[in-house]
Amino acid sequence: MSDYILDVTDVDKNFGGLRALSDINLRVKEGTVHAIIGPNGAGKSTLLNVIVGRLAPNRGRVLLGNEVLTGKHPYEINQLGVARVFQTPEIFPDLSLLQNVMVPALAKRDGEFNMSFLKSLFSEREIRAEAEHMLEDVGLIEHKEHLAGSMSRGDKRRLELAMCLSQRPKLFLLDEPTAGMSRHDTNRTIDLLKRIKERGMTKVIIEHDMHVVFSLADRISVLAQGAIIAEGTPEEVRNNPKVKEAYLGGETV
Ligand SMILES: Nc1ncnc2c1ncn2[C@@H]1O[C@H](COP(=O)(O)OP(=O)(O)OP(=O)(O)O)[C@@H](O)[C@H]1O
Repeated sequence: MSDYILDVTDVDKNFGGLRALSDINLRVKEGTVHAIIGPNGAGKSTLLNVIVGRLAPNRGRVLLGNEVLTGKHPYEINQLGVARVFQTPEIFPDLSLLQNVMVPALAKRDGEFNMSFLKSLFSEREIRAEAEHMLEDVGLIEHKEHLAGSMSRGDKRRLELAMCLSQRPKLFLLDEPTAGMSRHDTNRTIDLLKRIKERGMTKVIIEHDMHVVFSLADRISVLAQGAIIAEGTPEEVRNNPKVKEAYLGGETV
């Protein structure tokens, strides 16, 4: 087996006459953090949507380890170990924080085990203890009985992180995890993501905030107009003239 957990090969995605992704090749090593950056409209979210099965590519293939993801439904890809946090947190506003974190773990248990005697091995009590552990990890344990809908935007995003972590994904995809956060909340989230990194969880992160990217990423791919124009370590990317050009008039790298 290759040491790449994610392997995207020759992917194209068209929306009518618009080619949103063109000949994308992306390999991510197990245990690393890989950032995807690029100007607005470059195709970053489209690429993530292709990986998680929300969009079917017109050409190309996506592998998770040796498993082909292309053609599978989003829930099947999730069951195989791919979790994702969205730009707008997808939480259950009318449930408590604790219940929110328990839902994906219960769904995973019920998806994996069809025999009731095995189900009982993974009791609700264990799932609750694990959920409390996750809430502690993201700094929300003291709010565990609060309704998720009543929390601040930054807290909702941390809650969504806890929901994804409770699934123990092989691959964790983060679409602008600090968007709309204050600098204080952004720094707390960076610390949290660094702690997750220490556990060896592979992450692909889309981010506009270069402070976040350079704090976390082992490697960076740069997308511009649907194509990868550069790939390398943060230092290599920072010094790449093509990258500077793609960002001209926009944010500086
Ligand atoms: N469902 C869709 N239908 C038609 N065009 C789309 C669709 N989704 C995205 N596009 C177009 O595809 C291109 C890439 O969009 P995408 O959202 O992937 O870019 P992005 O890099 O994530 O941008 P941003 O940083 O602004 O979120 C854009 O031109 C966008 O308008």
